[in-house]
Amino acid sequence: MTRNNSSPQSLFDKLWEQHVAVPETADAPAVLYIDLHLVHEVTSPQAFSVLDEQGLKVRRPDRTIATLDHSTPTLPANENGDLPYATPDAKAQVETLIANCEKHGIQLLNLGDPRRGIVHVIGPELGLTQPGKTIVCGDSHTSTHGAFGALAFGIGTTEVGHVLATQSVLQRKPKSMRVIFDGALQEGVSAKDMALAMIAEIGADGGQGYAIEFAGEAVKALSMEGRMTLCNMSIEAGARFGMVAPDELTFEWVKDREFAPKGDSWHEALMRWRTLPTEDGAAFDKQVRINAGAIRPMITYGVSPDAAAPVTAHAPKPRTSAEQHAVDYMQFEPDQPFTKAEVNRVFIGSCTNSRLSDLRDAAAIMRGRRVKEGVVTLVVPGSEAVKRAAEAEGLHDVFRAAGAEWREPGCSMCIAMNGDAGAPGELVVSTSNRNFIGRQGKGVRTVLASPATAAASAIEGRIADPRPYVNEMKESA
Ligand SMILES: CC(C)[C@H](C(=O)O)[C@@H](O)C(=O)O
Ligand code: SF4
Repeated sequence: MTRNNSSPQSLFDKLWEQHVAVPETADAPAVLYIDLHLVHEVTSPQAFSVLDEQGLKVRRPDRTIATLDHSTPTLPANENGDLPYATPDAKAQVETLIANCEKHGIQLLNLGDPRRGIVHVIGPELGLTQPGKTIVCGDSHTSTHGAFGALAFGIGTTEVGHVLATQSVLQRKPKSMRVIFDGALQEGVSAKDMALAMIAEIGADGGQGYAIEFAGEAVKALSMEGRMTLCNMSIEAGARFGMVAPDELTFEWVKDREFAPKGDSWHEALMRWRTLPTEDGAAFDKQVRINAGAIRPMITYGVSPDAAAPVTAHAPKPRTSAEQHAVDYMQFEPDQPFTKAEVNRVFIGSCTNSRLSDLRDAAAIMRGRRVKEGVVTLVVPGSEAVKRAAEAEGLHDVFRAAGAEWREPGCSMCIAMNGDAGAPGELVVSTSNRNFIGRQGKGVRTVLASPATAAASAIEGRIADPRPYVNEMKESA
């Protein structure tokens, strides 16, 4: 493709341009080359079947890697070594992926592999996720990997088959949006709160048709884990792509990981990666500015992630029939302070908030305290590596001493496909990303929040502001 070399380019423009194999026309989308294809057990069986029916091979098994996460139990195997699968289907999905990977020579992070975990946790952890790459997965939260300055997006099952066969996807270039977070976050406020505040501001479809670049002082100041949390939730604003320009923090994070470039290749990669960030004056189709300093710990009170408000706020009056429907389901009466709502269950986990820093945030609040009697609290690390790291610091002991359950890695109650679910009518404070009706179990009312807010809520047995806990820690430090 030709372009005027003098016009400043955005990170997104560069990533796109570097991967177009065949340019887009009025009649046809562009063909994008894919550097990394991540696979899990839910969206791949059909794709492999199509491949087999057509007698096709996986084009680049070396650029494909699979993990088991959605359907895997988080309780250990029984004395016969049998895992407590929720359903025969869950077990079949796992077995099918194992068989497909074997057949096609794809590396699988199988049960028992010390590197297994949620697909969006293991990619970065293993250094597979790198700046400048195109990364796809049959999973909507693939935008997570954009935190490294990658062009990462979710694809459907048909496209999974297409990528397996051709290592490319057909895509029209989306419009570009920059979301700038000015200023610094307050104590007790995290990337999750930034994500929820943004979605509340632009709406659950505000990013539809856009690729979002997150920028500004508060984004620069985030850890890589925080950037992943933010990019993870782009799709909850309707944007399939979310990204952050890579910087020294990014490079430091990737360095020396299993699949990171080594030696001379590392230095070459660094040179390339340093050219990626958006140039001054690059054009965006839309720009949104958010004052990060004004963001409070956020919770959701509806059945869509944009029904989000500060934890200290009161439930709004419904204005539309959809909002009335949400009120009927969630049972937050208009004007009721959210912090009066009783909590039945707490879930700390998911590809949004199951990394070491998330678990540290939760443990800091739970340390030396007890979960409110009757509040079932599940802490589910995002990967085997997170689990080991957390245990090495004794976080599992903190959670257990507080009365929470420490589980095996996986998606767990984020989507309740593995049997971890709430009971009908229960109010669940969850660090995951979707509060859709029934997502965490039939009739379950989901309140999305940060790990700190979830931990504080577990302690108090009602929706709680984490800031008093955080302030107390600061004072006693
Ligand atoms: C199962 C999978 C297709 C789904 C997704 O695409 O996101 C799941 O991960 C989710 O979070 O809803
Ligand atoms: S943790 Fe939740 S959002 Fe993430 S991939 Fe699993 S089911 Fe999807």
